Amino acid sequence: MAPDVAPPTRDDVMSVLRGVVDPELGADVVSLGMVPDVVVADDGVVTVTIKLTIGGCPLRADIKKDVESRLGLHPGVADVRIEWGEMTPEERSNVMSTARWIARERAPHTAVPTDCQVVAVASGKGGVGKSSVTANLAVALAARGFRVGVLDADIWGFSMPRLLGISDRMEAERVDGSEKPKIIPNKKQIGPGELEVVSTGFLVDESTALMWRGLMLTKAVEQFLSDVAWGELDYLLIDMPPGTGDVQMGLARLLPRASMLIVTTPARAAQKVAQRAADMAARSFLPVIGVVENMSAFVCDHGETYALFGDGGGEALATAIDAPLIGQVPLEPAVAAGNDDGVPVATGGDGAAAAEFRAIAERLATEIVPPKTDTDVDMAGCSARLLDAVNAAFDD
Ligand SMILES: Nc1ncnc2c1ncn2[C@@H]1O[C@H](COP(=O)(O)OP(=O)(O)OP(=O)(O)O)[C@@H](O)[C@H]1O
Repeated sequence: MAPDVAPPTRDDVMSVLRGVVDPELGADVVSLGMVPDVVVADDGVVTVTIKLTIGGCPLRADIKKDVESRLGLHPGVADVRIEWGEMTPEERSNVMSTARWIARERAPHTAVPTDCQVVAVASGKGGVGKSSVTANLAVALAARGFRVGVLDADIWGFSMPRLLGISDRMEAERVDGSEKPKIIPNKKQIGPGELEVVSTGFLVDESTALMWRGLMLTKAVEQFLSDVAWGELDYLLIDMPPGTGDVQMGLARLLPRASMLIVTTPARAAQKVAQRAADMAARSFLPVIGVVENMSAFVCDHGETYALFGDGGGEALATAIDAPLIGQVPLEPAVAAGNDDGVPVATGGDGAAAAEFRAIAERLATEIVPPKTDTDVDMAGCSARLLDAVNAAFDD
């Protein structure tokens, strides 16, 4: 039976649907381009087509309930029908860009300079050489003349003080009339460039650090992001704690403009674990810029190659998550020795591992995450159309 009141127009329906927010993507379904079609019949039956990012999206039931209850309240709507569709890979990647952009817009203010490239170095589990990769890339980038911040977010398992050979206590002081004292990073000159390093290791010794376990963890990372008097930086490398827990998600929320570099070993088992880090990156909309395989084949003095930890793990992970394999650092005693001496091998070493670290830094600086220029607008590839849509949503 036709309703007494005239059915809504298509525009009416669309504006009601702007109230339906995809909880995971953090924006409404219209702005996200999830509603390609709305048909309103003369009898007041409204048929809405909704495209999900993936067919089996777990939020489908929530979205359905929300659409039905909102439209059901609208005068002139006799019934609501939903037809489900699935996005094409291109549509999905557009939606992810939009969600990433929204997350950036809504992120809380941090003290990290807005014009520096933030790269979080992550792995699914400990011991794969994540900290070694962070330290070596930091010195290799600084040796090219960049100002490189290093944030040791491995709060209780910190290793940057030892790896970078810095032991000074960090001071806190009022900077530029700031209300609260700010943490002053420890600095180290590397050739024409400079490192600025922040680590709990500069606040406590290794035995005290254990007491922090679980306690102030997320808070400590938050403080490192908001209360540090960073200088001008071209890069900020974050040594992430191993795993994919709260601290990682917290960091992603606080610094959604970070991109992620994933470290794995040639072992297939490590590759599966590292994939979890990639999944976490995807859930928090952080783009994965590449995979570094560490502890790749060891080459002995006689030139024989030994794949001690197997092979193919880096390549397999890169293929699985559709990111480039940007380097394979061999297992080499010089890497461990450099770590122990506080002089990362990439500082001036002449072996294959040092050369590979420098090559990865070069790829990052020239191709993958070149330093930002003043005119760069960091929109993560958002198309103008999607930006308009999102802006319109914010205006509403
Ligand atoms: N390419 C390499 N060749 C030889 N030794 C290496 C190499 N990479 C790392 N190591 C050694 O392996 C050990 C683990 O490395 P590292 O501490 O960087 O791993 P991690 O993933 O950061 O671990 P954690 O998450 O526990 O901090 C260290 O003793 C380090 O010196």
